[in-house]
Amino acid sequence: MGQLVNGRWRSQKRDTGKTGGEYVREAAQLRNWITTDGSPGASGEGGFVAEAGRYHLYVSLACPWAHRTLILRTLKGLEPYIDISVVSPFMREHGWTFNTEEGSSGDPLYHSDYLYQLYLRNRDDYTGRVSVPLLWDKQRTCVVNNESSEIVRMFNSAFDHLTGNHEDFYPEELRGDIDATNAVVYETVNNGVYRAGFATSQKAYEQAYEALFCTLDQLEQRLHNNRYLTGDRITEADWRLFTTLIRFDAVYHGHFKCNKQRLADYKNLWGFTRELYQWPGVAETVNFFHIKHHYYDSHRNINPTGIVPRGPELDYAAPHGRG
Ligand SMILES: N[C@@H](CCC(=O)N[C@@H](CS)C(=O)NCC(=O)O)C(=O)O
Repeated sequence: MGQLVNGRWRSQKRDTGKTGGEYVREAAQLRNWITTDGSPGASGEGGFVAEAGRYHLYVSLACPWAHRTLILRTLKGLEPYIDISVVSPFMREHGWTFNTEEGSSGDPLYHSDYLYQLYLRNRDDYTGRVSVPLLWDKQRTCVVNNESSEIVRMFNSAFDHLTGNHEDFYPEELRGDIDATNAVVYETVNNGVYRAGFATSQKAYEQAYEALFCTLDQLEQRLHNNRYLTGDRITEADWRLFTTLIRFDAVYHGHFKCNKQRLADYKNLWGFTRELYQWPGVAETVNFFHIKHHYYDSHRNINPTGIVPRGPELDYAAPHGRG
């Protein structure tokens, strides 16, 4: 665990002292957009034209934020256009590594040992967190973006003219509903499990826990009436929820103390999770070895022995019954 400060790697513990034991996630800093014609996107600079083979995506298979980008890459048929590298599941004093003996694919572009070296290649005096996903431009040798919600949006449309895949996971007419759903799901579920797990005061933990299960109850009801979160059509909002749900019983329930009930105890959320898991191409993006070993081994402040639980035994491939 650590971060870059003025271009130097500093190994340090997460500091929740100033926030009363509450975990506060820092905003991502590198926010350029790939666009069809290279015009600037919603933030950052222009010049990042959608082209085959130009961009590289660095991910962790453990990370729910990186997982969103991997799923959109699959659903939008971007595999031949954007290649990927996977970091080791074990995040220790040097942060994410490319240790191939531990399950990383290595860094084929620069043979880096650590992910922070890519952040320094982009900017040698960088100060900030060194996180995945990281979208890299091989042509300009710089980072395009390190914010998953924006990478997902780029993948949804910027390459359509090349791939011929026009499936839209952020359709115009549903944007209001998708944005509103994302806001609640981000705050109380996606980031909510981290706020519960990384809290260092009882109060902060309980607040996160209550908010999380309150939202899960509401979503359970919503999925009773609708097949997907915003109706009968699957959207970005569903995929953003899915990456947390698929990790829920394996990690968040135990490791992050989100244990009011298991996901498998919710009829609709559990069926929904299985349906999305079984979506063509999606199961291949889910890696429970990386998921379980990352959390239980890397967060030694929460799990000092690093022992990774064997269970739970759940069948994500069982019929989902959502038809
Ligand atoms: N806002 C970022 C958050 C990404 C993030 O926090 N990734 C985690 C892995 S799950 C990470 O790399 N953390 C390392 C760190 O913050 O030092 C996004 O959604 O892309």
